Amino acid sequence: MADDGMLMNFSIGDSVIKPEAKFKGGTWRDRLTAKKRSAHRVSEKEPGDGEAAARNAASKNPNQIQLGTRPVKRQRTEDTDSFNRPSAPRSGGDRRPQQHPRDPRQFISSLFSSNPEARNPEEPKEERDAEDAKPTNAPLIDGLDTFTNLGLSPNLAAHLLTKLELKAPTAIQTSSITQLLKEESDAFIQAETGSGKTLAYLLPLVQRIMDLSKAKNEHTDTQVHRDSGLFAIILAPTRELCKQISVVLENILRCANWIVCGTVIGGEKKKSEKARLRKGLNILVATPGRLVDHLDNTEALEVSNVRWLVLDEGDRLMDMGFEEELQGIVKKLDARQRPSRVPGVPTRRTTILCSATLKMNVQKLGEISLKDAVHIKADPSEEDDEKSNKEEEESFRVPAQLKQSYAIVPAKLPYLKRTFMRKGSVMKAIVFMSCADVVDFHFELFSRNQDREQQRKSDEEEKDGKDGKDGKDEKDEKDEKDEEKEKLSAHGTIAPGRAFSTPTNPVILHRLHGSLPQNVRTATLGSFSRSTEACVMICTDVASRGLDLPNVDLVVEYDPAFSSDDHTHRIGRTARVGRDGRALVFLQPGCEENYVEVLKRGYRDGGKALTRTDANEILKRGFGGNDKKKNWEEKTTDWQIDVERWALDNPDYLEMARRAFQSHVRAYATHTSAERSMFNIKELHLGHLAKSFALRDRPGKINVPGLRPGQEDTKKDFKAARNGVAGNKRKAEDAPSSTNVTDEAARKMRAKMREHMSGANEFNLA
Ligand SMILES: Nc1ncnc2c1ncn2[C@@H]1O[C@H](COP(=O)(O)OP(=O)(O)OP(=O)(O)O)[C@@H](O)[C@H]1O
Repeated sequence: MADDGMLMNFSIGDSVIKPEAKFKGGTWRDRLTAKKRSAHRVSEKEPGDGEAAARNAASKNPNQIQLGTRPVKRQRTEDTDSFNRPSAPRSGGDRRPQQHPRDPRQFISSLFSSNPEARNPEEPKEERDAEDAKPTNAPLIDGLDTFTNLGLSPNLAAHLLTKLELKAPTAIQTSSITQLLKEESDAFIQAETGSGKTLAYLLPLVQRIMDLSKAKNEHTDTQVHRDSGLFAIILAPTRELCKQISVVLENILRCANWIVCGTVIGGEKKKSEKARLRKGLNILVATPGRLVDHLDNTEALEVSNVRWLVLDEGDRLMDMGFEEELQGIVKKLDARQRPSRVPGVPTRRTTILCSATLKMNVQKLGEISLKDAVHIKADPSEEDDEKSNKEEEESFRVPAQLKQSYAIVPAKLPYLKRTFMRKGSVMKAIVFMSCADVVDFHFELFSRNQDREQQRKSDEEEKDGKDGKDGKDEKDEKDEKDEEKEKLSAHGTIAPGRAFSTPTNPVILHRLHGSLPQNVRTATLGSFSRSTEACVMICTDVASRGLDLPNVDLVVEYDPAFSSDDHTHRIGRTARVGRDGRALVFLQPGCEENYVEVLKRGYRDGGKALTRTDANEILKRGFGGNDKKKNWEEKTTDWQIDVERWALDNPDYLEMARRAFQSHVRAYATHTSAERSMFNIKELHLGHLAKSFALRDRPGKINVPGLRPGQEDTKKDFKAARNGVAGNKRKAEDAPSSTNVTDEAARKMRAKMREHMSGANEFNLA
């Protein structure tokens, strides 16, 4: 294939662009940087040396960007410029390629030249070659344990079987129901993702409260009812999780409708929550912040009877900075506890901590909240195994049947597009990206209507010579676009995924991140969960923890997680309760390849279910079959060029792309310190990255100031975030772990990036 473009991250030859004598506009720092760069370029320019220097640099480190010491680069001339090559015949009489005004700050690079090679020569092993492993989080259908012989009442067990279609307990449920029904000691429930931890604590808890009813019956002939007192509080880090837990709880309680549960999670008027508390509840599901608020301000919240406190998603609670609130809650519950009037209520409170991972911060939470806790695991024999050291404990975290693969790709776009062209059975997929801006950009990109754009362009051409579009046309166009999105979603978070769809296989696209208002998040998640059609959800880590989204077949980490724990949670959205699942992570050539070792550690067997997918195969399969190599490369290039044109033609989208690039670079700097050698921002190839966002700008020139669009909706939250704790919690839902953000090295790195990128000073991940 002809080299149709130019290289990225090289300075432009002075024969093409003369260094400017004066620098105007931008901040003083912009001007100073530009001046320095210009001076540097002039002093460094020695004909013939540039390319050799570039080669040397590349051989040392394929991704490294040499800020300030870039070799001289020859700029391509117009006639070989792929940018001006039409990707599709243009309708209308004029078939001349569209001439975009050349911006000297722009580069057009080739997709297939100058890409760094993967360091690791390991042969790609396709997913289908991976060994099938026995599921480790499935219900134990063949086992001897049933819900009844674990100690649940026949009434509750029958309800689980007939109404909830739960035939047998999972391993963690077996262990925890046995323990929590007969013992009063605190407990730490740890089991892999999708193993049924919610029911593992809810079932014994509900059974214990049902038993209180029996005790009361004997003495007073009255059942426990909503006024008998609040017996249990369940805390979870996000509203979504609280709602999910509350739905499961309500479903169980349909067989014991005299026990009343409710939520206090914010997002609605405090007055209605107070009214709910006043009416009386026996089990309360809450977010920590909101519970603290009610403990301080709502008299109707009476906690003297609370005998069970559950801390679900313990690691996330700590990551989101709830430590202080949790400490306060535990203290207040201790201080306000009184002997209960209700017969059968235990004298001491049992606290249950629940987590899929066992990090330092979970242990710390254990220290704050638990006393002499029992460690409940799916396989109790592991507990007594003296050989089991910390490393082993940490390694048994990924459901064994989950097939993971990784692809080493330069940071360029079409890989993602083609991953989703319906390959066989993929019906529901989740794609994790680094931050909200990146999600929004890709959502627009993958839902864009190319036919309409084509039509619009040809209409514009026909009008050539006239005054251009009048106001009415623009309005019609906007209305039409809005109308189309509204058909699927009133909030603009659901749209046809045209980039992934074929006429026979439509795919629906969803987007989710923490900057969306709560009602929009809830509606979007609901739609994705209920959908029986093929759909893809592009999201940030707001969807990584605890969410139980049914039948997710594939998880893609377009941007790797900020910590290996986040990765465990992300991929845990698939392969749940014994089902099959696949996960794919995109890594860039260079230091990111070392992350493969971290992926392997997730498996008991050293990673037989982990395979490498050939990046070119992804493109070949999608862009034109295996036989004509040239063909797929050209088609891929055309697609990329088309996407770049789309961004250039639409100022709104161009700004989105720039904003996404900028936010992504900032987010990249916050990988957890233990993994920063694998995600080293100094090795991040900013030129390739810019291309991933359909940008032709020089990376150093990308600077989008101000708040992201749509931020108005959550402006209040942002004000709060600047001023106080509550806001920080909200923001933290999308940000990487707080330990990272506060990490000194990350801070320095971000400061450095800001310097180079002339970026805004707000770390806007939300
Ligand atoms: N015994 C069972 N039989 C069949 N399905 C079950 C059983 N127990 C739980 N499930 C289902 O498994 C799914 C996952 O449960 P749950 O969300 O509690 O997992 P989890 O271990 O908490 O996962 P995560 O760590 O990701 O939060 C739910 O849809 C739940 O209804």
